[in-house]
Amino acid sequence: MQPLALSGGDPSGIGPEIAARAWLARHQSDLPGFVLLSDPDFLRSRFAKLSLDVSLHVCRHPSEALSAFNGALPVLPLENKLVDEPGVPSGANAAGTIEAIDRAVTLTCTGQTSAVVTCPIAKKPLYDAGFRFPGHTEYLAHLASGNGEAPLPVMMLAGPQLRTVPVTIHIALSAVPAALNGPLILQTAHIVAHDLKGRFGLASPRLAVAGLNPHAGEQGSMGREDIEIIAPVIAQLKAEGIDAFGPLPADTMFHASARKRYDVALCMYHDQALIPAKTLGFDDCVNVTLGLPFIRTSPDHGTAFDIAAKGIARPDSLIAALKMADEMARNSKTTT
Ligand SMILES: NC(=O)C1=CN([C@@H]2O[C@H](COP(=O)(O)OP(=O)(O)OC[C@H]3O[C@@H](n4cnc5c(N)ncnc54)[C@H](O)[C@@H]3O)[C@@H](O)[C@H]2O)C=CC1
Ligand SMILES: NCC(=O)COP(=O)(O)O
Repeated sequence: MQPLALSGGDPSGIGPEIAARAWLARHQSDLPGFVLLSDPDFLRSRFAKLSLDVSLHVCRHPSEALSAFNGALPVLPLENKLVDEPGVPSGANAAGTIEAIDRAVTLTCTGQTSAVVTCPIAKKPLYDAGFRFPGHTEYLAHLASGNGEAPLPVMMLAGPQLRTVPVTIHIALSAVPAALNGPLILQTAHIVAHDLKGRFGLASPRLAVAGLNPHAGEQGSMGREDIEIIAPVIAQLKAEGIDAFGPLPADTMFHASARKRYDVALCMYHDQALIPAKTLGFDDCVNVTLGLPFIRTSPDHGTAFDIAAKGIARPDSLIAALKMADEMARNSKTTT
């Protein structure tokens, strides 16, 4: 097995701290080995601010990571240097932040690491520096495309109590109705059903599909997308033998007994999916990208600039993301 590739995320956020705290918890959490893509001088500066006693093993090659992991945090140095300004996102760090993602993907696509795990990035500072993708999810699909067509990346929030998928992702709420269409929902459902089988080992995943409107449209009196766009896709999925049902009113599909009926909830927009997932499991929920030719997970939370370098960031969601990536890599090995 190869190590996981962990990109450091926005250096001004809590990425470096949660990476260090995850490594410090490696024994009690039974953590798979990983290599952190970052700038060693920057990490030493941040760890000193946090009074974290973490030795680094600066790797020339990711193959050194697993043997070093027990004694030191393995770091693969970036070409770009990073500045240590906790809580203040800096355009000077944009190139290094993106380099870490790029290299994690390249290492994974060339078999030198087993999966990509990403610490959080803030979108706005990257946009200001010229980054033209809404987030990791869309950027990773671009990287996966080579020179061909980009795959459809599917965001899934996965926790012990609930998995949710937003069909539309990083777009304004006002743009959602126009962006929703049958082929997009169908393609998303196909990817979800395929990857829950191949990467999560579910033989016949059950998909609950949310409506868009209140009460799933109340038979068309509160909006017609549920009847005209979503219901025909569910009929098509059923005809293909996929265990899908809905459209369900979103306000009543996430309580405990409703959740027993499905393995994943297909939601129509970002907050419909992410609010229940993060509310039920902020510390153990994982953001997974489905539909890519490689595995990618991330903690469910963001950069948390408000607590950067304060010593109170919890590594739990990153630990869950590292463990899930490792499990997915092992599942994929047994099914390919
Ligand atoms: N995977 C990614 O790259 C993600 C990036 N983001 C980005 O993060 C930035 C900030 O987003 P927010 O909405 O403020 O969400 P956030 O998750 O960064 O913070 C929300 C609240 O939760 C707290 N929090 C978050 N993670 C924590 C942890 N591990 N331990 C203790 N407390 C924690 C924060 O201090 C804050 O009070 C945005 O620019 C957004 O784009 C947001 C979500 C995921
Ligand atoms: N709200 C989820 C989020 O922003 C994470 O997005 P991504 O960077 O993983 O695409």
